Amino acid sequence: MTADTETYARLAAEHEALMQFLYLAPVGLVQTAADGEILMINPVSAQLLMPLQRDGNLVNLFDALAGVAPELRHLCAMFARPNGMVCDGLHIQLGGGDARPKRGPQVLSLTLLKLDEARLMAVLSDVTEQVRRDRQLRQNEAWLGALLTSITDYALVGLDGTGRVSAWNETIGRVTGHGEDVVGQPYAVFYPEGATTPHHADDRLREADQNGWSLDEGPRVRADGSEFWASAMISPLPDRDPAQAEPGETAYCLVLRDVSDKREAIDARRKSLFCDHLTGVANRRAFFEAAELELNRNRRAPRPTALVLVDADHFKRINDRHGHAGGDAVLRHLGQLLSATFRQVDVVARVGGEEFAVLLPSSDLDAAVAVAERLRGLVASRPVTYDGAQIACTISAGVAVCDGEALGLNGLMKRADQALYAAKAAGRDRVERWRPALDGEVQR
Ligand SMILES: Nc1nc2c(ncn2[C@@H]2O[C@H](COP(=O)(O)OP(=O)(O)OP(=O)(O)O)[C@@H](O)[C@H]2O)c(=O)[nH]1
Repeated sequence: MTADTETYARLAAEHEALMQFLYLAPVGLVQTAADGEILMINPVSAQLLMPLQRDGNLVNLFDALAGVAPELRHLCAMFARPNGMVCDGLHIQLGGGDARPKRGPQVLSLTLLKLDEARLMAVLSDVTEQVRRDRQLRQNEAWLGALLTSITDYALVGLDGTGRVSAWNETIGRVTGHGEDVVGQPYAVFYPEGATTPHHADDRLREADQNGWSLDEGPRVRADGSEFWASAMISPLPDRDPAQAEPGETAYCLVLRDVSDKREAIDARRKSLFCDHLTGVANRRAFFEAAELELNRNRRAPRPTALVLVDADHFKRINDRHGHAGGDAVLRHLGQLLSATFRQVDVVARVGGEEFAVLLPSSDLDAAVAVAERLRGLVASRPVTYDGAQIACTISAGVAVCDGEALGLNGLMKRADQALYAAKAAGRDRVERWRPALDGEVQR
């Protein structure tokens, strides 16, 4: 054997061993070209990705994941370095949780490496169980934080059985600036306008009844109107039955902590997990988690919850005319208009390439249609300026409501989608509400 044939045989054996390793690796591995075209895929990846591709034809990784990780193509396009990590452990939520009520929705973790200008390597794994445990851990961490807090940065507020402040003390004054006049007011007085609804406030009390405590985090407002970022824990007093408490008699304890200084760290972590990279609104995972939670609450205390699905019209034409970057500018613009139009308590998310979803708690069909209509008008009247050009854009929207029915998130999504389809079919730049006649119509 010559030295050359020996080297060749050794390289061939190494290559074979590497292929064997890729093939048998316990995680999903996909090698693609720069445009996402699949060059090599191992069985674990095929198993994870196949359900996403309706025709079972796995040709392009970006296309296969377009419906659930629309930002991927953009992330790669933005990655300027010749090689390196494009994203590390990006969580991709598949569908809602309805189909798997006990286990929750399936979540994949994706790490994408740029090997060189022509090749990418994706590492995929199923992290559903880990995500469920993380969520539990986050709650526990926040709870411990509330217990271990220093003694000067919290307000200790007594609430009666209906959630009204039952007495004033110094800690309330120190953290919120409220005086005795706060007594008798619903605890929503500590929330900025639009950050809660009476139903939500009530839910927190019911959650505390059931679990022994209820914790959330978000903006709060002081008596002078200034806002701060707070962690708030409500727990029922141990020997008191809130339903039997007299009005004004303390039945719950609310611990309100000013955590404004930690907000940056909290925000950064949340952003990396729950934010759509391109538009800054919530991503699919955040949307489905929040929607599941809201519809579960809805089951316990029925009230209307509306869903608006928004889709940019003829978006392909915008891309064709102004390039992908022009299309991205339009998507960012839409994200801003959506965030500015809906309430803080509404969940605005990008759930597909040019598709957004908004969940409106405690909102009936008419109210949701009115806001969607306002958004439609705004978008139509405000073209995007990009690279010296004005890009006109319109949207279509479908609106549905879950009001005391056992619809589930998938059922609600389906109805909103049928209404959106009707809006597209009726000529676009329209808002359509779901009606029974649309049932059975094709879903897009
Ligand atoms: N710029 C940009 N385009 C995207 C992104 N995600 C998906 N798209 C594009 O969005 C377009 C969606 O096109 P279609 O689903 O055919 O729909 P449409 O052209 O908007 O037409 P209608 O929805 O029927 O009004 C495709 O061309 C996708 O490539 C993205 O993140 N950025």
